[in-house]
Amino acid sequence: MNDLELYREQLALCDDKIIDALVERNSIIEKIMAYKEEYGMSIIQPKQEEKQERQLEIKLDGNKYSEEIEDVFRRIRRNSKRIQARKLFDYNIVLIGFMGAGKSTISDYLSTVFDMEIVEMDQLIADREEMSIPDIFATYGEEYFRNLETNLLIEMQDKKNVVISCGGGVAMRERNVEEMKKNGKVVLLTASPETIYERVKDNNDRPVLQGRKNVAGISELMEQRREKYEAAADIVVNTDDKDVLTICEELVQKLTRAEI
Ligand SMILES: Nc1ncnc2c1ncn2[C@@H]1O[C@H](COP(=O)(O)OP(=O)(O)OP(=O)(O)O)[C@@H](O)[C@H]1O
Ligand SMILES: O=C(O)C1=C[C@@H](O)[C@@H](O)[C@H](O)C1
Ligand SMILES: [Mg+2]
Repeated sequence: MNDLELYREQLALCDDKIIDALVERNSIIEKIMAYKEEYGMSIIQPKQEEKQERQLEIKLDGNKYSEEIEDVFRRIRRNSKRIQARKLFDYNIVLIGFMGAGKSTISDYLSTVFDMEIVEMDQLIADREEMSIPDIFATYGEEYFRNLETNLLIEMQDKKNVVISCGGGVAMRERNVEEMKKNGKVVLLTASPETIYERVKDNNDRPVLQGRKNVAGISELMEQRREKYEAAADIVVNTDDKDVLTICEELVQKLTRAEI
Protein backbone atom coordinates (compact mmCIF):
# COMPACT_ATOMS: atom_id res chain seq x y z
CA MET A 1 0.00 0.00 0.00
CA ASN A 2 1.47 3.39 -0.94
CA ASP A 3 1.14 6.52 1.23
CA LEU A 4 -1.79 7.88 -0.75
CA GLU A 5 -3.80 4.70 -0.24
CA LEU A 6 -2.90 4.77 3.45
CA TYR A 7 -4.12 8.38 3.83
CA ARG A 8 -7.36 7.49 2.09
CA GLU A 9 -7.91 4.64 4.51
CA GLN A 10 -7.21 6.96 7.42
CA LEU A 11 -9.71 9.44 6.00
CA ALA A 12 -12.37 6.74 5.74
CA LEU A 13 -11.71 5.82 9.38
CA CYS A 14 -12.14 9.48 10.36
CA ASP A 15 -15.48 9.56 8.54
CA ASP A 16 -16.57 6.45 10.45
CA LYS A 17 -15.69 8.18 13.72
CA ILE A 18 -17.64 11.28 12.69
CA ILE A 19 -20.67 9.17 11.77
CA ASP A 20 -20.51 7.30 15.08
CA ALA A 21 -20.16 10.58 17.01
CA LEU A 22 -23.11 12.13 15.17
CA VAL A 23 -25.30 9.11 15.79
CA GLU A 24 -24.36 9.25 19.47
CA ARG A 25 -24.96 13.01 19.59
CA ASN A 26 -28.40 12.63 18.05
CA SER A 27 -29.38 9.88 20.45
CA ILE A 28 -28.27 12.12 23.34
CA ILE A 29 -30.53 14.86 21.97
CA GLU A 30 -33.43 12.42 22.11
CA LYS A 31 -32.53 11.46 25.68
CA ILE A 32 -32.45 15.13 26.70
CA MET A 33 -35.91 15.60 25.18
CA ALA A 34 -37.26 12.55 27.01
CA TYR A 35 -35.73 13.79 30.29
CA LYS A 36 -37.28 17.24 29.92
CA GLU A 37 -40.63 15.68 29.18
CA GLU A 38 -40.44 13.30 32.16
CA TYR A 39 -39.60 16.12 34.56
CA GLY A 40 -41.94 18.69 32.98
CA MET A 41 -39.06 20.97 32.03
CA SER A 42 -39.22 23.60 29.31
CA ILE A 43 -38.21 22.31 25.91
CA ILE A 44 -36.94 25.64 24.60
CA GLN A 45 -33.81 26.71 26.46
CA PRO A 46 -32.05 29.42 24.46
CA LYS A 47 -29.47 30.00 27.23
CA GLN A 48 -28.25 26.42 26.81
CA GLU A 49 -27.64 26.92 23.12
CA GLU A 50 -25.69 30.12 23.84
CA LYS A 51 -23.63 28.22 26.41
CA GLN A 52 -22.79 25.48 23.89
CA GLU A 53 -21.73 28.09 21.35
CA ARG A 54 -19.43 29.77 23.86
CA GLN A 55 -17.88 26.43 24.86
CA LEU A 56 -17.17 25.65 21.22
CA GLU A 57 -15.58 29.06 20.68
CA ILE A 58 -13.26 28.46 23.63
CA LYS A 59 -12.34 24.99 22.39
CA LEU A 60 -11.59 26.27 18.90
CA ASP A 61 -9.66 29.33 20.00
CA GLY A 62 -6.39 29.33 18.05
CA ASN A 63 -7.37 26.26 15.99
CA LYS A 64 -6.32 26.76 12.39
CA TYR A 65 -9.56 25.17 11.15
CA SER A 66 -11.84 27.06 13.55
CA GLU A 67 -13.89 28.73 10.79
CA GLU A 68 -14.55 25.46 8.98
CA ILE A 69 -15.30 23.54 12.16
CA GLU A 70 -17.67 26.26 13.39
CA ASP A 71 -19.47 26.05 10.05
CA VAL A 72 -19.92 22.29 10.51
CA PHE A 73 -21.25 22.84 14.03
CA ARG A 74 -23.78 25.39 12.81
CA ARG A 75 -25.11 22.63 10.57
CA ILE A 76 -25.05 20.11 13.39
CA ARG A 77 -27.06 22.46 15.61
CA ARG A 78 -29.59 23.10 12.85
CA ASN A 79 -30.02 19.39 12.30
CA SER A 80 -30.43 18.79 16.03
CA LYS A 81 -33.25 21.33 15.97
CA ARG A 82 -34.86 19.50 13.07
CA ILE A 83 -34.62 16.20 14.91
CA GLN A 84 -36.38 17.80 17.87
CA ALA A 85 -39.05 19.32 15.65
CA ARG A 86 -39.70 16.03 13.87
CA LYS A 87 -39.99 14.22 17.19
CA LEU A 88 -42.29 16.83 18.68
CA PHE A 89 -44.51 17.64 15.73
CA ASP A 90 -45.40 15.18 13.04
CA TYR A 91 -47.54 17.78 11.30
CA ASN A 92 -47.71 21.44 10.33
CA ILE A 93 -48.35 24.06 13.00
CA VAL A 94 -51.06 26.42 11.79
CA LEU A 95 -51.19 29.74 13.61
CA ILE A 96 -54.48 31.60 13.44
CA GLY A 97 -55.82 34.62 15.23
CA PHE A 98 -56.78 38.24 14.92
CA MET A 99 -54.53 40.73 13.18
CA GLY A 100 -51.65 41.59 15.48
CA ALA A 101 -52.13 38.55 17.72
CA GLY A 102 -48.50 37.63 17.02
CA LYS A 103 -48.73 34.93 14.35
CA SER A 104 -45.73 36.17 12.36
CA THR A 105 -43.69 36.89 15.48
CA ILE A 106 -44.31 33.45 16.95
CA SER A 107 -43.65 31.77 13.58
CA ASP A 108 -40.26 33.46 13.37
CA TYR A 109 -39.33 32.31 16.83
CA LEU A 110 -40.50 28.73 16.27
CA SER A 111 -38.56 28.65 13.06
CA THR A 112 -35.42 29.80 14.87
CA VAL A 113 -35.79 27.34 17.72
CA PHE A 114 -36.75 24.28 15.65
CA ASP A 115 -35.39 25.22 12.24
CA MET A 116 -38.87 24.81 10.80
CA GLU A 117 -39.84 26.24 7.45
CA ILE A 118 -42.25 29.18 7.67
CA VAL A 119 -45.07 29.87 5.29
CA GLU A 120 -46.25 33.42 5.81
CA MET A 121 -49.52 33.22 3.90
CA ASP A 122 -50.03 36.95 3.31
CA GLN A 123 -46.45 37.36 2.20
CA LEU A 124 -46.44 34.34 -0.11
CA ILE A 125 -49.73 35.35 -1.72
CA ALA A 126 -48.51 38.91 -2.22
CA ASP A 127 -45.22 37.65 -3.71
CA ARG A 128 -46.95 35.29 -6.09
CA GLU A 129 -49.47 37.89 -7.20
CA GLU A 130 -46.73 40.55 -7.31
CA MET A 131 -49.14 42.86 -5.52
CA SER A 132 -49.66 44.02 -1.95
CA ILE A 133 -52.65 42.62 -0.02
CA PRO A 134 -54.46 45.99 -0.06
CA ASP A 135 -53.94 46.13 -3.86
CA ILE A 136 -55.26 42.57 -4.33
CA PHE A 137 -58.38 43.53 -2.35
CA ALA A 138 -58.80 46.73 -4.34
CA THR A 139 -58.16 45.18 -7.75
CA TYR A 140 -59.79 41.73 -7.58
CA GLY A 141 -61.94 41.89 -4.44
CA GLU A 142 -61.92 39.95 -1.20
CA GLU A 143 -63.40 36.72 -2.64
CA TYR A 144 -60.46 36.36 -5.02
CA PHE A 145 -58.02 36.79 -2.14
CA ARG A 146 -59.89 34.26 0.00
CA ASN A 147 -59.72 31.70 -2.83
CA LEU A 148 -55.95 32.15 -2.96
CA GLU A 149 -55.83 31.45 0.77
CA THR A 150 -57.83 28.23 0.37
CA ASN A 151 -55.60 27.01 -2.48
CA LEU A 152 -52.47 27.71 -0.47
CA LEU A 153 -53.76 25.68 2.50
CA ILE A 154 -54.43 22.75 0.16
CA GLU A 155 -50.90 23.06 -1.23
CA MET A 156 -49.48 22.91 2.31
CA GLN A 157 -51.02 19.49 2.93
CA ASP A 158 -48.09 17.86 1.14
CA LYS A 159 -45.65 19.29 3.68
CA LYS A 160 -44.72 18.51 7.26
CA ASN A 161 -43.03 20.47 10.01
CA VAL A 162 -43.96 23.81 8.48
CA VAL A 163 -45.16 26.73 10.59
CA ILE A 164 -48.01 28.31 8.70
CA SER A 165 -48.71 31.86 9.71
CA CYS A 166 -52.22 32.51 8.48
CA GLY A 167 -53.70 35.80 7.44
CA GLY A 168 -56.06 37.15 10.10
CA GLY A 169 -59.20 36.15 8.20
CA VAL A 170 -58.24 32.63 7.07
CA ALA A 171 -60.20 30.80 9.76
CA MET A 172 -63.41 32.63 8.84
CA ARG A 173 -64.03 30.19 5.99
CA GLU A 174 -65.20 26.76 7.06
CA ARG A 175 -63.53 25.16 4.05
CA ASN A 176 -60.19 26.67 5.11
CA VAL A 177 -60.48 25.19 8.57
CA GLU A 178 -61.19 21.77 7.05
CA GLU A 179 -58.15 22.06 4.79
CA MET A 180 -55.77 23.30 7.49
CA LYS A 181 -56.73 20.45 9.82
CA LYS A 182 -55.98 17.74 7.27
CA ASN A 183 -52.28 17.95 8.01
CA GLY A 184 -51.98 20.55 10.74
CA LYS A 185 -52.69 21.35 14.35
CA VAL A 186 -54.37 24.70 14.72
CA VAL A 187 -53.08 27.14 17.32
CA LEU A 188 -55.23 30.17 18.11
CA LEU A 189 -53.25 33.13 19.42
CA THR A 190 -55.35 35.64 21.32
CA ALA A 191 -54.86 39.11 22.78
CA SER A 192 -57.15 41.76 24.18
CA PRO A 193 -58.39 44.56 21.89
CA GLU A 194 -56.21 46.97 23.89
CA THR A 195 -53.10 44.88 23.25
CA ILE A 196 -53.98 44.48 19.57
CA TYR A 197 -54.51 48.21 19.19
CA GLU A 198 -51.09 48.94 20.69
CA ARG A 199 -49.49 46.45 18.32
CA VAL A 200 -51.17 47.57 15.08
CA LYS A 201 -51.76 51.28 15.57
CA ASP A 202 -48.73 52.46 13.57
CA ASN A 203 -49.19 50.13 10.61
CA ASN A 204 -51.44 50.67 7.58
CA ASP A 205 -51.04 47.33 5.79
CA ARG A 206 -54.24 45.79 7.13
CA PRO A 207 -57.18 46.84 4.92
CA VAL A 208 -59.73 45.10 7.16
CA LEU A 209 -58.80 47.51 9.98
CA GLN A 210 -59.29 50.54 7.79
CA GLY A 211 -61.71 52.93 9.53
CA ARG A 212 -61.82 50.86 12.72
CA LYS A 213 -58.29 51.16 14.03
CA ASN A 214 -59.28 51.89 17.60
CA VAL A 215 -60.04 49.71 20.63
CA ALA A 216 -63.82 49.78 20.09
CA GLY A 217 -63.55 48.93 16.37
CA ILE A 218 -61.09 46.13 17.00
CA SER A 219 -63.19 44.78 19.84
CA GLU A 220 -66.30 44.72 17.67
CA LEU A 221 -64.62 42.82 14.82
CA MET A 222 -62.95 40.47 17.28
CA GLU A 223 -66.34 39.59 18.80
CA GLN A 224 -67.75 38.94 15.33
CA ARG A 225 -64.89 36.55 14.62
CA ARG A 226 -64.41 34.94 18.03
CA GLU A 227 -66.74 31.97 17.54
CA LYS A 228 -65.09 30.91 14.29
CA TYR A 229 -61.57 31.30 15.66
CA GLU A 230 -62.41 29.25 18.72
CA ALA A 231 -64.18 26.54 16.72
CA ALA A 232 -61.13 26.16 14.47
CA ALA A 233 -58.60 25.94 17.30
CA ASP A 234 -57.00 22.77 18.61
CA ILE A 235 -55.28 24.81 21.31
CA VAL A 236 -55.49 28.44 22.44
CA VAL A 237 -52.59 30.55 23.71
CA ASN A 238 -53.20 34.01 25.10
CA THR A 239 -50.37 36.44 24.37
CA ASP A 240 -51.23 39.45 26.55
CA ASP A 241 -48.23 40.62 28.58
CA LYS A 242 -46.16 37.58 27.64
CA ASP A 243 -42.83 37.52 25.89
CA VAL A 244 -42.22 35.41 22.83
CA LEU A 245 -40.30 32.67 24.65
CA THR A 246 -43.10 32.23 27.21
CA ILE A 247 -45.72 32.05 24.47
CA CYS A 248 -43.75 29.50 22.44
CA GLU A 249 -43.07 27.36 25.47
CA GLU A 250 -46.77 27.33 26.36
CA LEU A 251 -47.64 26.52 22.75
CA VAL A 252 -45.21 23.58 22.61
CA GLN A 253 -46.39 22.23 25.98
CA LYS A 254 -50.03 22.43 24.97
CA LEU A 255 -49.43 20.90 21.54
CA THR A 256 -47.35 18.03 22.83
CA ARG A 257 -49.26 17.29 26.02
CA ALA A 258 -52.82 17.84 24.87
CA GLU A 259 -54.70 14.89 23.44
CA ILE A 260 -55.55 16.52 20.18
N1 LIG B 1 -45.88 38.82 22.61
C1 LIG B 1 -45.67 40.03 22.11
N2 LIG B 1 -45.26 41.02 22.89
C2 LIG B 1 -45.05 42.26 22.40
N3 LIG B 1 -45.21 42.61 21.10
C3 LIG B 1 -45.62 41.65 20.25
C4 LIG B 1 -45.87 40.32 20.70
N4 LIG B 1 -46.27 39.59 19.64
C5 LIG B 1 -46.26 40.42 18.58
N5 LIG B 1 -45.87 41.66 18.95
C6 LIG B 1 -45.76 42.84 18.08
O1 LIG B 1 -47.05 43.11 17.55
C7 LIG B 1 -46.99 43.45 16.18
C8 LIG B 1 -47.87 42.51 15.39
O2 LIG B 1 -47.35 41.18 15.52
P1 LIG B 1 -47.40 40.16 14.30
O3 LIG B 1 -47.05 40.85 13.04
O4 LIG B 1 -46.59 38.99 14.70
O5 LIG B 1 -48.94 39.80 14.30
P2 LIG B 1 -49.76 38.94 13.26
O6 LIG B 1 -50.68 38.11 14.05
O7 LIG B 1 -48.81 38.24 12.36
O8 LIG B 1 -50.57 40.06 12.47
P3 LIG B 1 -51.27 39.93 11.02
O9 LIG B 1 -52.48 39.11 11.17
O10 LIG B 1 -51.63 41.30 10.67
O11 LIG B 1 -50.27 39.32 10.09
C9 LIG B 1 -45.50 43.40 15.79
O12 LIG B 1 -44.99 44.69 15.82
C10 LIG B 1 -44.87 42.54 16.87
O13 LIG B 1 -43.54 42.90 17.11
O1 LIG C 1 -58.25 39.64 9.07
C1 LIG C 1 -58.32 39.68 7.82
O2 LIG C 1 -59.39 39.51 7.23
C2 LIG C 1 -57.09 39.92 7.05
C3 LIG C 1 -55.87 39.92 7.69
C4 LIG C 1 -54.58 40.07 7.01
O3 LIG C 1 -53.64 39.16 7.56
C5 LIG C 1 -54.71 39.84 5.50
O4 LIG C 1 -54.81 38.47 5.22
C6 LIG C 1 -55.87 40.56 4.94
O5 LIG C 1 -55.64 41.92 5.17
C7 LIG C 1 -57.19 40.12 5.60
MG1 LIG D 1 -48.57 38.29 10.26
